Amino acid sequence: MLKILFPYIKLYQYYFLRILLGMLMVITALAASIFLLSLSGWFLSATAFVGFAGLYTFNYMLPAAGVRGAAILRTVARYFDRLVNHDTTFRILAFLRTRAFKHLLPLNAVQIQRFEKAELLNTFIADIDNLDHLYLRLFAPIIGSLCITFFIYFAVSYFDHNIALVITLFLLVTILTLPIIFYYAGRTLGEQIAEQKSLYRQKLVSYMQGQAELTLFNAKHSFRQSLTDIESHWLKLQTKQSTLLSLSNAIIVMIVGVMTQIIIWLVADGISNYDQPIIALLIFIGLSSTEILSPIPSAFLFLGQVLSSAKRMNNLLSLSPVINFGELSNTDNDQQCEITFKSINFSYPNQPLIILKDINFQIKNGEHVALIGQTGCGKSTLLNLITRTWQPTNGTIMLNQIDISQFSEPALRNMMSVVPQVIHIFNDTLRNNLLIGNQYANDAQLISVLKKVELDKLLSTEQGLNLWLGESGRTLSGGERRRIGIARALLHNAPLILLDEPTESLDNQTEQQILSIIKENYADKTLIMITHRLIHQALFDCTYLLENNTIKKINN
Ligand SMILES: Nc1ncnc2c1ncn2[C@@H]1O[C@H](COP(=O)(O)OP(=O)(O)OP(=O)(O)O)[C@@H](O)[C@H]1O
Repeated sequence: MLKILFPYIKLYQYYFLRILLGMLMVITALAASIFLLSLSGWFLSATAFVGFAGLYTFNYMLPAAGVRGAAILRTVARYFDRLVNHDTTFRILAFLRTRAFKHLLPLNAVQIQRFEKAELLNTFIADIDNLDHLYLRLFAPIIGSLCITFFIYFAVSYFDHNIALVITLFLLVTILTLPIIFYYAGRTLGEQIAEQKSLYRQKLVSYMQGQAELTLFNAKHSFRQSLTDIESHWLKLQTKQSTLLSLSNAIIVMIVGVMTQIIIWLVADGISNYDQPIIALLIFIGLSSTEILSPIPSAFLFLGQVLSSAKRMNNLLSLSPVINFGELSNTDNDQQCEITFKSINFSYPNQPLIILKDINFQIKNGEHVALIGQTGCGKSTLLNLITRTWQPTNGTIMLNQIDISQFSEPALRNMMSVVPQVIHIFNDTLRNNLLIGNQYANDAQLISVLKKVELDKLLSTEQGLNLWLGESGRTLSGGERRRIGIARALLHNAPLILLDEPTESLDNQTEQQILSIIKENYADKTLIMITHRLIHQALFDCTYLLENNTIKKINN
């Protein structure tokens, strides 16, 4: 168990001072609470016993001030306990999310394909959230209650050593045994709840995304029903967990009850010679132990959930990138780009089909190349080898006579602009959607690029560059989306541009416009464009045909 949780416990070293302060607040709040209850008990019984006779002799002020002081201290400590500990937890969670995301980015497509999209979403949201139990619900209450147990021992020993021993023994045995019992009682339930929660989230995402297909195949109702089934199973499991929680509270009340009975017996008349108010004080100390014990079993009840989330996170964090980038960050001629393919072979991992076989060709700097071939022959795959989305099975790709694997990732990204088949538009402003091409571009550059791709009509509204493009660029036509893709590539201004069918499914006029924008703006850059349309060949210096896993040059 510790092995699974260790990576997260290790993170606490970065927040040591905050955790220390948070623990201090937990201990202060608990101590103030016990002090308040026992002092109140003593005060009430002392005033009752002195009666009217003590009206002028009994000092009411001091204990009353003590009670008020303890109440204020408890409230303040509780407030800061919540503030500091929740703030620390949020910081740890934010750190974990950033770390998980940074870890995910360098993984290649095949490693990410292992996870369903919603599974990753679940890991980022629910699993990381579950890990907050670890500190807030587990470590903080356990450490707090152990410290207070020793504090009670020393405080009660001042009056009676036997009673101090009884209270300490009861508290320690409860703190050390109940968690184990409730961990085992709730482990499977916790795991099942985490599993159902993740399954529900995955199904819900599929349900939302697949509305069109589900409606088309008349499967909406049955899919919705399967979602409801998971939900009701999940609710049943949660009910069981709540029952266990109630049981743990009942056991705590019973333990404290038995302990209080023993204390009453020890301080009873004839066995001890205490004043009645002291008797009340000792009994109230015993009763107040409920406060220390009640969070303990519930913490362990949720441990199963925390563990299964931690396992999923560990699974993700244990993946190391298959494609490793080199150290090379700058070259003398990073404003030009010549590409050489040397004996490249490629098959997708775990797939029997050979996609590319012994590919050898060279594209000179500034050359414009059309790449043609039948559907599924491997054209996109070839571009993906240049971007290093995939790694050749063997052979070498060189950029400016340097092996592509020697470039650092930023250096490689700086050398090329890619316009994919599907342009992703983020639910954001026009400005932010363009800045993806070059985060340092100013508004004047963005406007000039929009003019180049003939999208300046988008600037005609009051919002200008702040125009909201909506979910997946709903407000844009197919042609406009492609133009945004080209605008991003223009802003990126790299010496190599890779275009994957940029005019696919566009009408003739838009297609011609887009092609002329590309030709005009990339006149001096190296360009590879995948196309199905042979009429485009005239626009290029040469054409390569990909056929039977190999490539051959066709003169235009
Ligand atoms: N991630 C993948 N895993 C396994 N096989 C894949 C993967 N991506 C593509 N393929 C297969 O590799 C082959 C080449 O695909 P690729 O997308 O490169 O073809 P293409 O020539 O670009 O096709 P199109 O013109 O239709 O875009 C196809 O048979 C395809 O099914």
